[in-house]
Amino acid sequence: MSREIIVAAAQMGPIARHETRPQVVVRMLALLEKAAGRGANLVVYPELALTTFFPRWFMADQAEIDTFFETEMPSAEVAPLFARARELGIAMNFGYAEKTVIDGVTHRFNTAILVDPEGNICLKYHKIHLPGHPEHEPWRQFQHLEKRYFELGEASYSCADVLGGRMSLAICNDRRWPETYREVSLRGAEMLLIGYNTPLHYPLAPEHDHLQSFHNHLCMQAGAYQNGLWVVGVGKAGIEEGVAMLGQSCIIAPTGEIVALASTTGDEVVTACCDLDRCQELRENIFNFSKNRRPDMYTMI
Ligand SMILES: C[C@@H](NC(N)=O)C(=O)O
Repeated sequence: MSREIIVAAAQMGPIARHETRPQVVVRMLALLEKAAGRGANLVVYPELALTTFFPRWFMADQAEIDTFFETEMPSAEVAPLFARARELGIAMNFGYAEKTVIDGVTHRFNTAILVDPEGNICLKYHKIHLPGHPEHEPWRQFQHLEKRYFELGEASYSCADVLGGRMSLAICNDRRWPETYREVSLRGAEMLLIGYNTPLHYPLAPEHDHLQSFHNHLCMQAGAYQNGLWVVGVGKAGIEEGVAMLGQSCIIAPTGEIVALASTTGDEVVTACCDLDRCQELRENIFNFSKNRRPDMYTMI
């Protein structure tokens, strides 16, 4: 099998609170068709792709909160996306709010899945770095209540072998942590798929607001280069329910170079031909882990 795959970053513009799952799926299908027209083998959508970024609102009523969660995947509403991707033979990654019962206990996770070209979910990940706060903080322009609505993921990163390569998943805030990239690369990942929802305004340090797009690319480019893997970062962008969200979705080569970049804050597909063998350019040279890495010296981690 060829080690070149065509990857599509399917950025999504704002999703209004009143938009239904079928309406969102229609948009995702349009992005899928566009990606297919460009020969894509893999389509990457944002975090919480099926709804608006609901942690911006405080809700006390669990029934209301649960309207944003999926209890099965694919649900009847998302099934058309799975069916069309399978027909086209395209793998895909997207995020959603997952409500699941394990051993009789209900759990809610911020989840990402990887679906193989045959339509099977071959990798599932529950976000482990949950940003924000658990209680209502009315002084903020908008809330970031991920710590209220989701549990911390219970398992570390893992990988799946798809399209002749080794893929891994992370979600939004995970991309800011160097440990994310190192963990997945030590597990052999050649490509890391990251959906995000990032407001331009950060209430705790508004003096950094103008740096959002810089920090977005800084961490993903550094993560790609320092670990010799492809990184695909895909945002939900634009003014969503009055909140400006970062776009700048991109595909980053193992050299740290951005090879495809969204230029709008709406629904947009950008593609790149990604040769997974390029990971070796880094891993056999400057970042040859087995030869040059010194884990015995990194005693603080
Ligand atoms: C603010 C936070 N958002 C997120 N959805 O995890 C981030 O971009 O780090």
